[in-house]
Amino acid sequence: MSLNLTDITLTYPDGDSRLTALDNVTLDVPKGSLAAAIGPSGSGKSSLLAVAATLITPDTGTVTIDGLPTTGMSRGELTDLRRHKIGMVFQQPNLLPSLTAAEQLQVMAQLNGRSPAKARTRALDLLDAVGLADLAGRRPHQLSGGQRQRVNIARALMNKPTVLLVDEPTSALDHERGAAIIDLITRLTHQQATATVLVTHDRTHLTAVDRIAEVHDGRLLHPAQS
Ligand SMILES: Nc1ncnc2c1ncn2[C@@H]1O[C@H](COP(=O)(O)OP(=O)(O)OP(=O)(O)O)[C@@H](O)[C@H]1O
Repeated sequence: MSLNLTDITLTYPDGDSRLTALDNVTLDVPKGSLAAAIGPSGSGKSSLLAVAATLITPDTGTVTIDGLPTTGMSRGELTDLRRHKIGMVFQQPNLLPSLTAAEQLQVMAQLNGRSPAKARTRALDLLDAVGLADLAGRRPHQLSGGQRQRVNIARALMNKPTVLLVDEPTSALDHERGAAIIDLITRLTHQQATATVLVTHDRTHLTAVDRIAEVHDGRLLHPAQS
């Protein structure tokens, strides 16, 4: 299945009126495919990601994850859905300073009730997939910025999410490391069969992504095509 945003409109309070952050946005991202949402500051990219993550409820429209429409779900149901079906990668890795790379990942799976042994196996497999097999025992301060972001990406995949949402993952990295991170996210999207949305303001990295959706003033100018 996939991620489907259908006719999404989102407004925020703005003095006496309301500001339209997303204006009738429709975006379908199949499993195993990556849509890059690109646009200038304030165009609505973060709002799009927050709606897709079910962290903000839109004024109108439907978010469907893995075939499940989220409209009308209770807060508890949404928390459960996020925990099992959505992986998120933010600009800054926000790793726990006292945990090793493997432990950062294991914690995620154990919170979801997976056995420690299975969690360890998946953590080591994912660290291998992001090129950090040899650094599983390192703590965040013993890793470079790019390596920390790789741990962050592996952590988001721990619970085998349907949907992977990635917010400006290269903002703290130089060009070369940034390009490597986008390549990695593209490869993992195919390998782990996630429906991935990557938000960025920088199109220089976007040579290999499946589709580009341009966000301008809350509208998708070029809706992503298959
Ligand atoms: N909580 C809020 N309350 C009111 N207005 C908001 C709120 N969050 C965002 N906005 C406004 O909504 C619009 C879209 O913001 P959003 O953060 O989605 O843009 P963005 O494309 O992610 O920007 P950036 O690239 O700078 O992060 C902007 O005009 C912003 O000022």
